[in-house]
Amino acid sequence: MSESTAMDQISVHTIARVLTEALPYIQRFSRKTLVIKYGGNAMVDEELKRGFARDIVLLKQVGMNPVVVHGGGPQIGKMLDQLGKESRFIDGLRVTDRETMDVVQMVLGGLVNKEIVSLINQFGGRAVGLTGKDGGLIRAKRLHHRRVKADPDASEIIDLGHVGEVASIDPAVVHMLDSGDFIPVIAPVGVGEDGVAYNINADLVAGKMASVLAAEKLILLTNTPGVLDDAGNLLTGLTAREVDELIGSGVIHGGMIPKIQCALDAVKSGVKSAHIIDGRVAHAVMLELLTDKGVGTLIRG
Ligand SMILES: Nc1ncnc2c1ncn2[C@@H]1O[C@H](COP(=O)(O)OP(=O)(O)O)[C@@H](O)[C@H]1O
Ligand SMILES: CC(=O)N[C@@H](CCC(=O)OP(=O)(O)O)C(=O)O
Repeated sequence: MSESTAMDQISVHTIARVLTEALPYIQRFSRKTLVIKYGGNAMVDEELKRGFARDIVLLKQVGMNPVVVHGGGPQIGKMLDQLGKESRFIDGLRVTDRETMDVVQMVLGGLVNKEIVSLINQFGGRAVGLTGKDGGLIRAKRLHHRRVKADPDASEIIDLGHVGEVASIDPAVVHMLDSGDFIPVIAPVGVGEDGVAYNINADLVAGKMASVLAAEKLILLTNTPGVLDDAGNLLTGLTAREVDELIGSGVIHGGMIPKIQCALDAVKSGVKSAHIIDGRVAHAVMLELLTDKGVGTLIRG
């Protein structure tokens, strides 16, 4: 057999094996809701973004209901920078004055949301972009943030401006899109009772969305291989107790704290599993859902 024929044989077998391996997962997740949070740090290059969009289209095509919640922190930062405005974070949350809120809405609801929608549609999907304002999807209230301090008695409530938390979610518009073969793509902007817009951390929105939709899985795509221990090794599975210990010892810190807490809240409220995975790996979503490999960190209740 010539070398190229042997290679062809190998790749044919590999393709056949991968497709066969995917079958039970396709059957298991068919008609199930999967909430996928696409973090701004995972949107690093055009090829990766296209790969993500193709994965979402494929999942929908084989009968699953992917719901995308996206971030865009670095993209907001870049726009603020261009406008000569400084980004300021407290405990991973952006301090959001009125002007910043306008930029947040422009970047999340405009640029980032429409880029993802457009990519999914280029690959044959039917994505519809939403902010929390559309169809009254995300009702928000002002977040009274308790600053993280080593001494709990010294902790204080601080004002972050137009930063919100989820007060409630009305999933009617998402159900309507799902049943109509559309893919909802949601920007984390909520609306207060007074009609005021609130900037909400995208992990928080994804976690609550997964709970309200009784999702099968919550997948959080970020820029690390998953949760790492103090020696930098990947922790493939974590329970609530282990998470508390890792936060207590400072191994889990910064932006990973709200992320993992949202994942825990989701599994505690009925989502079957939550995964923190590396969005910088090509087709990370498909690898997680359709192969035996399982990538990243699995959070159990
Ligand atoms: N134990 C840990 N394992 C992995 N990442 C951690 C850990 N503790 C803190 N982090 C930080 O959390 C970051 C991910 O959170 P964040 O920057 O908010 O992501 P995203 O923008 O994707 O929501 C990682 O890039 C890393 O710097
Ligand atoms: C309150 C708050 O911090 N909101 C975030 C919303 C975007 C986000 O969460 O984006 P990533 O997932 O890419 O980090 C922000 O303004 O950056």
